[in-house]
Amino acid sequence: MAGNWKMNLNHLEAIALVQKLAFSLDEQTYEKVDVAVLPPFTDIRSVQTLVDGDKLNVAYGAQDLSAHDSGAYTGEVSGAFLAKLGCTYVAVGHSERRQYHAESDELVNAKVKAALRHELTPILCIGEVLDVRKAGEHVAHTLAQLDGALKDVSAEQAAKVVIAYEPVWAIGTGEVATPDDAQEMAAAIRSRLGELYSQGVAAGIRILYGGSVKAANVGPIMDQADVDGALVGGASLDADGFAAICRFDQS
Ligand SMILES: O=C(CO)COP(=O)(O)O
Repeated sequence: MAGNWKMNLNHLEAIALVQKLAFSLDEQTYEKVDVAVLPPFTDIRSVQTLVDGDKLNVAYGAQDLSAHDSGAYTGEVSGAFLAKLGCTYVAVGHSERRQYHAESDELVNAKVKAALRHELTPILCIGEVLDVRKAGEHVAHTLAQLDGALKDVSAEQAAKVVIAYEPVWAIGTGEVATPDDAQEMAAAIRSRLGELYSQGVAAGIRILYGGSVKAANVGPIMDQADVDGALVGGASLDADGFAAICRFDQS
């Protein structure tokens, strides 16, 4: 269960949220669920200090990284720096990056490789806009994004990637995909991973659903055979709400 905070919460607010979140989660939940937060870059050092100091069971990561490791790339953040800060995860190819920063499948592919180079787990985001779904092209479109993002990524590396299916029409709209929609795409993604790599690799890759997930709707989504978790935006900004999402099987 990963919380993508997007451009919300400064470093002081980050500390308060992670403290409260960790306090709200119990051993039973940690045994079943990997819990992660993806704060803005400027919060990560503070989150690291808190998580290390209090030995919290919450992993953390970033929302993006550079395709490059260092050099004259003003404003970019290297995967090497994120690894040094103890990040476990980094989101790659989020639809807001694709939409507002014109990130192509080629760039997303380079960023997946950059993350893997620095032993970060990429959370690779893919998914279709509403027009594509209305045209019935959502599976082909999303699988093409998957193929592009994983070009020249070996089976050994792919085994470390987390895939997040996030239909763009369900992000921040309150319009959650039905559990059947989530399962249809998660199954298609797993099947394509099986073709690209092997059934064994495909079975082990974690596939998340993202788009208007909250405590009230997470249960039936998590019941789907091929959905292993959720990438949560708005509802992860509230510690109690996100904790309830993380306890999906106990609520
Ligand atoms: O984009 C998302 C997570 O990356 C989903 O956002 P919401 O949960 O706010 O719809």
